[in-house]
Amino acid sequence: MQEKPTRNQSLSTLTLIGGGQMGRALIGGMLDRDVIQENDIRVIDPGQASQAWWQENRPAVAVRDTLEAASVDSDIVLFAVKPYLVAKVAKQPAGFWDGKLVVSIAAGITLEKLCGLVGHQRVVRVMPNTPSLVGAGAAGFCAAKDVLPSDKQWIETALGSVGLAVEIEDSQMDALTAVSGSGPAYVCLIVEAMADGGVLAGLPRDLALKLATQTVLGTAKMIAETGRHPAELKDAVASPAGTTIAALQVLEQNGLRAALIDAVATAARRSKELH
Ligand SMILES: NC(=O)C1=CN([C@@H]2O[C@H](COP(=O)(O)OP(=O)(O)OC[C@H]3O[C@@H](n4cnc5c(N)ncnc54)[C@H](O)[C@@H]3O)[C@@H](O)[C@H]2O)C=CC1
Ligand SMILES: O=C(O)[C@@H]1CCC=N1
Repeated sequence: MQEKPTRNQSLSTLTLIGGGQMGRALIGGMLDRDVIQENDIRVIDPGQASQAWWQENRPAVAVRDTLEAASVDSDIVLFAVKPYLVAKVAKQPAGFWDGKLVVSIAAGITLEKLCGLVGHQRVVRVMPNTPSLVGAGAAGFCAAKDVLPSDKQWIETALGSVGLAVEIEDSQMDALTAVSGSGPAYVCLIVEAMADGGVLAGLPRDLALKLATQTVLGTAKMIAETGRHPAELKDAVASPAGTTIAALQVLEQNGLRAALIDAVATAARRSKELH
């Protein structure tokens, strides 16, 4: 997962359309791992704040306001604008997207819709997540009919360089979005709340946050590396009449488990609404 990938020479230039949070996390992670070079990237983004971020943090990346202000001669185009803007951005003169590998990370925009918008089927739909920035992402992707084996290899290398990459069916994308695409937000909420509890119990804020963060990090690592079921690892923490079982009772009484299941199901439904 963390191995330095070999660079694909035939797919080396990329235009990122929408240089916001997710575009930065994904491209930032790939740049840090040498999958792509700053000089080979162009960002299209009219937002002042985004432009300032790229100029400050990735100064060799060319940034333009609009597609019209740039010559899009790159091998890969990555749509990373909000879902409602994808159709608007993709609407270009006939043949504009021909000869390019088109990749979209927009939630809810299906492969079929993307192919219709760009007028060909060399299209990959990806759902990444923000931990890509630190090389610990989880992404799902699905490819349309005319995606070349070398395109797929590039996608696997690029996503694999910033975390886990799994190929799935387009029909599974809403569910994956709800678990791993949106998931970092749920985990951040849990970490924040655990830290609040620590403060309530008397710890200084920074120490409580550090402990909560490391606990989530360590537990995720333990689940991934031991392959043991989370229920078994949970039971191993809970001593008879101890502190943990008392806390677990409160979490069950307050419906944490049901709330999380419901949250994921609701996010999947919301993703479907964006189709
Ligand atoms: N934030 C996340 O955790 C994830 C987001 N996504 C998807 O990534 C996409 C982008 O989301 P974020 O990065 O969170 O949003 P964002 O709001 O941070 O970034 C969107 C960027 O698009 C720019 N933009 C607006 N109009 C534009 C135009 N006409 N042409 C080019 N750029 C334009 C904005 O200035 C902004 O910088 C969405 O479709 C979202 O569904 C997917 C996975 C995770
Ligand atoms: O909230 C959203 O719609 C996007 C998709 C997954 C994470 N953020």
